[in-house]
Amino acid sequence: MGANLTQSLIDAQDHPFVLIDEEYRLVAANLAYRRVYGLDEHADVVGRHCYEVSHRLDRPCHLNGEDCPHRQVFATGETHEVLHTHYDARGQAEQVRIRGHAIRGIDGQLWLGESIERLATPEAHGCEGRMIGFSPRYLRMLQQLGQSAASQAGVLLQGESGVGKELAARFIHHRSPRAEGPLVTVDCTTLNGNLFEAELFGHERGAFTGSVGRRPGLFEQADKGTLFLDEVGELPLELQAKLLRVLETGEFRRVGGRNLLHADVRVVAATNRDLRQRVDEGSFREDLYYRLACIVVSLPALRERREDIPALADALLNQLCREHGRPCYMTREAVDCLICYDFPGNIRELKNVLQRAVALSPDGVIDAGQIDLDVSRERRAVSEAPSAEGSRGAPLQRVESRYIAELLAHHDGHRRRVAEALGVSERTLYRKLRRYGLG
Ligand SMILES: Nc1ncnc2c1ncn2[C@@H]1O[C@H](COP(=O)(O)OP(=O)(O)OP(=O)(O)O)[C@@H](O)[C@H]1O
Repeated sequence: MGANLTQSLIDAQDHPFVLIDEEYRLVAANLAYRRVYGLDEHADVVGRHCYEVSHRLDRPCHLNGEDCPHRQVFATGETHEVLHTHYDARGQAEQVRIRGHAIRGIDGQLWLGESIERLATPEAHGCEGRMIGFSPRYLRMLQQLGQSAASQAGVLLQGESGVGKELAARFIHHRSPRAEGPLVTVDCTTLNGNLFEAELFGHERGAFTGSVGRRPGLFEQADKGTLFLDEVGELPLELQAKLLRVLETGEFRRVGGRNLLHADVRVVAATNRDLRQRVDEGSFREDLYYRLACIVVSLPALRERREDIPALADALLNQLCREHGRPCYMTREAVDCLICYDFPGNIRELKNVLQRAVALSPDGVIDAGQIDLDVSRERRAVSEAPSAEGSRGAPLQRVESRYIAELLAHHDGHRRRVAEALGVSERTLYRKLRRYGLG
C-alpha cells in the first residue's frame, strides 16, 4: 500500500489517529491529530515522540504512572483501551479514550495504531454532571466505571462522603445499555421497617391507614433501568434479607396486593463505610454483600489526587460565576492554598469553600485571603484517623457528635448550614443526627 493511500485512509477518519513505532516515535498522523495537537498540516511529524506531542512529557507516560497502550500492544499484540489525559493545541487538559491496535506492515513489522476519542472538555459542557479529573488514579477509576457500565453485574461504589459516588452512579447508568431507562435512587438511611416495603414495592389502594390510591414502589419504577442504593451500609439487618430476596428474584408484591410482579433492575450501590468489615462484624449480610459487590470501585479522596484540585476548582468556579452572573478568577496563591488542604469533605467541601470565596470577593478576584478553610476540622480529621499507635483521646464518634452539637448551637439549629459547615450532604447530616440522638 502506498504512503499516499495510507495517509488518505487515515485522514478520512474524524477522530485523531496516529501510527507509532516501538520507540514511541510517530510514523504517521492524520489531519485530525495534527489539528487537535497543534501540529502544522504540512510539518514533518515523523520521528517525534508521541508522549511529547499529546502528553507534553519528556518520557513515556507509563513512567508517570499511566496505563500505556504502547507497552500493552507491543507486549501482547492485542487491542488495548485506556483513558488518558492529553493536552490540546492550547495546552488544555482533556480526557481522551484511546484504543490501541496492533497494525502489521507487509514485512511483518509491528506498529501501534492509536485511535483517540476526545471526551467532552469541562469548559465545553460546564461542570454540572461532568466527572472532572485528569490524574492517573482518577482516570483508572473512570475506566473501571466505564467497564462496569457495560455489564449487568452489581457495582459497589465506595469512598468517603463527598467524593462523587452519586455522580459515579449516574455515569454508570448513562453509559450502560439501560441509559434510556430510568435511574431511581433509594436513600437507604431513610428506610425503616414500616416504610421499607411500601417505598420499595409500592402499595395498593387502601393498603394501610392513610394510603391514598395505588402507588408503584421504587423497585417497580426502576424497571428496565438502574436502581441506585445510596448509603446501603445503613440498611438495618432485618431489611437486608428482604432486599436480597427481591434482588435475587426480581419478584415482589405491592403492599396490600396479591399479584406477584416482576421488575428487571440493575443495581448500583454506594457506601462510605468499609462494608467488608461490617460483614466480618456481623452487621451486614455476607450474601447481600456478594450480590451487591460483584464489581467494587473505590473512589479516591480528593487529597489522594491533589493534582486534580486546580482543574476541579476552575470548573466549579466557572459554574459559580455563571450562577452569580459575574466573572471571578483565582490567584496562584489561592490555588496553592487549596492544593495544600486535606479536604475531609472532599469535592462537596471544595464547592462550599469556593462558594464562600465568591461571596467574600468584592471584585471577583479570589486571593488566598478569601479561601476560608476549616483547618481545625482538617486537623481533627487527621488526628482522628486510625493510627498505628492505637486510638488516642476520645473515640471518633464522641468527638463528631460533640462537634455537630456545637455547630447546631452555633447555627441556631439550621441544618442546611450545619451540613454545609461539615461539608456533607443534608442527607448525611440527618443520618448522623439520628445516630447521635441529636435529631
Ligand atoms: N469528579 C467530579 N467533578 C466535578 N464535580 C464533582 C465530581 N465528583 C463530585 N462532584 C460534585 O461534588 C458533590 C458531591 O458529590 P456526590 O453527591 O456525588 O458525592 P457522594 O460521594 O455521593 O457524597 P455522600 O456520600 O455525602 O452522599 C456534587 O455536587 C457533585 O456534583
